Order: sequence, then structure tokens, then C-alpha cells
Amino acid sequence: MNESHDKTNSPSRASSAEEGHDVSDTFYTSQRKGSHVFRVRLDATGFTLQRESPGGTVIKEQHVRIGDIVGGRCMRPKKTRRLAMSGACACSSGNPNSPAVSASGDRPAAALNTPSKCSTASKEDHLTDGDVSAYLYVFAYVLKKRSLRTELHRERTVLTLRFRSFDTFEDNMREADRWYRALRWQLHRTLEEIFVAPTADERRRRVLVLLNPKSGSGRAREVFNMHVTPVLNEAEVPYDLYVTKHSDFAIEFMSTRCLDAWCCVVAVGGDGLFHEIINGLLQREDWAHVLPGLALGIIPCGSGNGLARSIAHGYNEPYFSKPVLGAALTVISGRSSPMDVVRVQLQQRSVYSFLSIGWGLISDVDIESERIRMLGYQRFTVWTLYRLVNLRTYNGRISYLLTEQEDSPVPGYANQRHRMQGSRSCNTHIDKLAPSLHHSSSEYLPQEFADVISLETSINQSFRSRCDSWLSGGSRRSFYYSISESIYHSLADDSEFNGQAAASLENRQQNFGPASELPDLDEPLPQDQGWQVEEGEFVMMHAVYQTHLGIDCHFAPKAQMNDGTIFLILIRGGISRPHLLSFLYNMSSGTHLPEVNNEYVKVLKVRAFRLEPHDNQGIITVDGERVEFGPLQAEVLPGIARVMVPK
Ligand SMILES: Nc1ncnc2c1ncn2[C@@H]1O[C@H](COP(=O)(O)OP(=O)(O)OP(=O)(O)O)[C@@H](O)[C@H]1O
Repeated sequence: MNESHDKTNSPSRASSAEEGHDVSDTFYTSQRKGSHVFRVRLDATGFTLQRESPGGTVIKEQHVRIGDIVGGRCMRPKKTRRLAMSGACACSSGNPNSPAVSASGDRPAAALNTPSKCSTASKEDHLTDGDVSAYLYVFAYVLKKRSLRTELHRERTVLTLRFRSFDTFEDNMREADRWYRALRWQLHRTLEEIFVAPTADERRRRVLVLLNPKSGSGRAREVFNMHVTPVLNEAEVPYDLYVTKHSDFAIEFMSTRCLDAWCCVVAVGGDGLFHEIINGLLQREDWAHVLPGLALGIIPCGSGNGLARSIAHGYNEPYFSKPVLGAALTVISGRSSPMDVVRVQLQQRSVYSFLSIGWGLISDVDIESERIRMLGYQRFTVWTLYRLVNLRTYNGRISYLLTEQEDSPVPGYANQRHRMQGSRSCNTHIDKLAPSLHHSSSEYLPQEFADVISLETSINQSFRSRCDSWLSGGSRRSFYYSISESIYHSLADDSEFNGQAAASLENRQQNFGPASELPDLDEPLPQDQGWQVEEGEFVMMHAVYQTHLGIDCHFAPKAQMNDGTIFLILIRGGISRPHLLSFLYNMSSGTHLPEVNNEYVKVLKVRAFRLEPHDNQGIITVDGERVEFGPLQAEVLPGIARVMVPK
């Protein structure tokens, strides 16, 4: 195989010197169908693989986007036995005897930096008996379509490059390491500042993971280990995992701990856990210092998962086939966006909300269906039908302040945004997203290339071999090792935190956060500031600021994460059951809201509202969690939190 390609030049060092961190070289594949020559280039856009004809013309080209790549590893094959199969489908760099290589004296030993940790050969590595090759595995999650009818989804793809231009393993590993470093550099430059480690030893700052083992159907631990850890490891993202021990654990943790070590906090659970994280942060006296430097993320393991669905929807990221994978990729993306938070003043206390405030039908369903929790997400459908048959109405008064301009960011509030110093702006409006965030069909990985080059693809992390297994970076051995710095914690091991948290919570009932613009809840609303009122019998009031309340509930299609707007949806008593049924049925597609408000259904874009129920009892929810029944008022705090978003 090698001899036939001896004449090929090996210009990688020249191109590297000329273009800084770009690297390129010629690789070969040898398959039963025949040998092929590839020009492989890594630059700011990702990997470009060009298959060349014997005459040097490009026959086919494939691109793996830098945005789809999570990381890479340099390795050495482990067993000689497998080496015997090396003739098949290996991407290998130029022949050691190649005139071009020898003539240029192209031995990089002195030119390179100290080897990175990926190049450290283990004892086992020395069992390879004579194979001096080094391998670079590049892990990517590319968008694919299984067929025209199916939705786009991400598939794990491993690009394997074999380096064997030199006589010794060390020299080949240095070359592989040079590519690895170039890859890391390209990935690093796409990180936002808050994710970058302050010292050069570490590429990324640490991630704090809070996992609720009781969320959803109780599989969060398993989901994290099976589907999230591998991605974090591939991306070399160090993390500390804490498993929650009880309700309010995350509030205590976030409000009492020193958080300086972490750049982001990830909830592995549902919206309730995320709600605790936000509220814990806003119970800190130093919230204004902490919030801008801490991005928040979620791995959807709850029963609702409205936030995770809304983030994926807002960034055109496929959700349904692999929601956890998409969220894990979001967590390592190194990108964040400001997110509105709503302050909710209840009679006795204030809470902060990122998703919704509800009174009436939907809140009843949310809370009352807890008793059939074992049904998972289906519990909402079953209980909705039950409540529809046994329809209730509630009497009350709803006062609201409309956003001043319907389709632009809120003046008043927006002008005095409580955006904190040092927060970095980032596109959040779906219609303003940079074109690069939307994937055109030309960016999807063509299947034919995946077959030709040693790009190994696995579905659901189960490796599906397309060529000899020893080449596979997708084998579990190569990607299931853990990052040494990652730490697993549970409260049981954490006596210092136990005592501290208990003492601190005892003394603190007060929330911090930006000052309120509203009068106290027991004071009348001002006459002259544009407050409007709806009064009477209501089937429900639901105030929403994300597009989705759950995976299948596209409740406020026009909501944006940082638009300073609460979508206040009112359904009046007297609505017919068929009308209500059609409203509820169409919630999954987002076609339930009227274009123009009518007698029974109203959609109001507001920046603040006050609810005064006239009944003595009922259910009120904030982010799907029940709060005390009674009057409340809410105001939007535009962009005060940061949420992690896909690349
Ligand atoms: N270890 C624990 N044991 C019992 N409850 C817990 C524990 N950790 C957290 N909780 C509570 O569980 C509540 C619900 O958790 P979470 O939101 O993660 O799941 P979910 O309710 O299934 O999902 P969703 O909120 O999306 O419907 C949280 O409000 C939190 O107070």
C-alpha cells in the first residue's frame, strides 16, 4: 500500500508554519475496493478531506465542521494481533521511505513542544511489537438524516488518522500530537471567555454537575453515566458531580457554596432542579458578581423538560431522537446566552422563575397528575382529559403592564436592564441567529464518505464497525476512560457543607437580586402607569417565557429567551369544551393560540402582572412547582442569567 504512494509530497510542516495553527497532510486508505489518496486539512472551519485521483485532481470532498467536533485523542494500537489487519481502511500518513519525507529531513523532534498528556504511552502500549504508528481519533457528532422522511439527528463519528511517516513511535506520536494540539487550539478559540481556564495547564474551567436521582422516572444517574460522561470525557471537560439528597438541596448548595472553581452548573434532572439552582443563586448576597460568570445548563431527565426543549428549539438543534446527547453537546459547547428571569412576589416571600407561572387548568394538571407519576410524560395527557371532563373555573382579577412595543425589546425595562458588568452579549433571538447556527443540508455528512474514509459511525453509542475494529476510536476502550480531575461527590461525604448550609438557611429567608420596580403586593397599583385589568371567571391563566413548557407542549411559540417579555395567556370561563379541547390538543404543535384575541382566549405580551384570586383555594405553580395559594405579582428581569446554548 505504502510504496504506491511514495511520490506524494508531505507539506504539512510548511503549511503549519505559514498558517499558524492550520495543519494538512496526505493520507492513504487501502480497502478491498482499492487504495485512495486523501488530502486532509484542519483549519478554523474543521477537517476537510479531499479524495484525489492519481493525477491529483479532487474527486470528492467531505467536511467535518469544527462546531460538530468535541475533541480528539492520540493513541497507539494495543495489540500486534490486530496489526495484521492493518491493510484495511487505514488512514495513514506518508511512507517513512517516501523520498519527499526523507529528502526534507522532516523529523519534527526538536521543533515540538513537550508532549501533551494524550501522548503518554501506557505500559500496555509497549505490547504493540513493532508497530510504530500513532493514531489521532477525532470525535464529532454530525447531523444526519436516516431517510428523507425522518428528522435530522446527531450521530457520533470518529475520524481516525494514522501517523507512520517516521521510524519510531515517539516521532509518529509527536506528529499525531501536533495535529491534536492544532485541533485543541481550534476548539479552544470557539470557547466564550467564561469557559476558558485561567491557567495554561487546563483548557477548560470545571463544570459543576448537580444530579437529582429522583427526577422523572428515576434514571438520571444511569443516563448521566451512559450518555453524558462519555461526551464530557471526549471533550476533556473536567467536572464535579454532586447527587442531590433531598428537596432544596440545590438551593442550599448554590446559595452557600463558594462557586469560584466552576464556570457553569449543569442540572441533571428536570425543570424543578433548575428552578432550585436559579433560586439558590439569587439567594446569594454576591449574586451580581456570581451570575454573569456562571453559565447554567440542563440535561433533561425530568418529566417536563420545558427548558431543555426550548433551548434546542431556539437553536434548531434536533431534540427528539437523542435529547440527552443534544443537551450534553450543549453543555460542552462553550457558548451561552443571556436569559430572562421573572421575579415572583408571593405573600410571604419571593421566588425566581425561568419558565412559567400558572393558575387554573394547566397548574391543576401539573400538580394533581403527580399521583400518576409512574406514567412519565403521559401523566399530563391522562390528567388533562380527566380535568376536561371535570372542568373548573376560578374567579379573580389579573392586572398587567403590556410591553411597550410589540415586536422590539422592551423599552422601559430593557433600557434599565439589570445586565451585570462583565456579561458577554450573545445572539439569542432566533431570527437574529448567525447563519452558521443554522445547518444547511450541504453540511450534513454524506454517507458515502463515511464508508470510504475511516470515519466510524455509531448509533446510540453502540459501535457499528465499518472497517477493522483496531482502527476504531469508537471502541469503548478508547472513549470510556475518565478524566482524572473529575470528582464524584455526594452530600453524605460532605460534612462541611451540611453544617454550613443548615446554619445559613436558618438565618436567611430573604432573596437578593435586582431591586423591584413594582409596588408591594399589598399596595394598590398606580393609576397612571398603563396597568390594564381582566376580571371574572377564568379556566386558567398561564404566564410563560420559554417556547416550550414540556417536550410536547409548544406553548408560547414566539417567546425568546431574552426578549424581556412574559406571554400571559388567559382562558375565560364559558369557553366551550370543544374549543378548549382544540386549544389543548394543538398545544403540541404550537397552533393553539388565536391570531387575534377573542372573547375566550387572550394572549398578552406583558412585562409585569398581578394576580388576585377571589377564591380561597386552588393551585398556583411557578416553574411547575406548587407555591402557596394567594395573590402574587411578577416582573421580568431581562437577561440576568446565562444559559448554555448549542454551538
Ligand atoms: N434527592 C432527592 N430526593 C427527593 N426529591 C428531590 C431530590 N433532589 C431534588 N428533589 C426535588 O425533586 C423535585 C423535582 O425534580 P426535577 O425537576 O429534577 O424532576 P421532575 O419533577 O421529574 O421534572 P420536571 O420538573 O421537568 O417535571 C425538585 O423540585 C427537587 O426539590
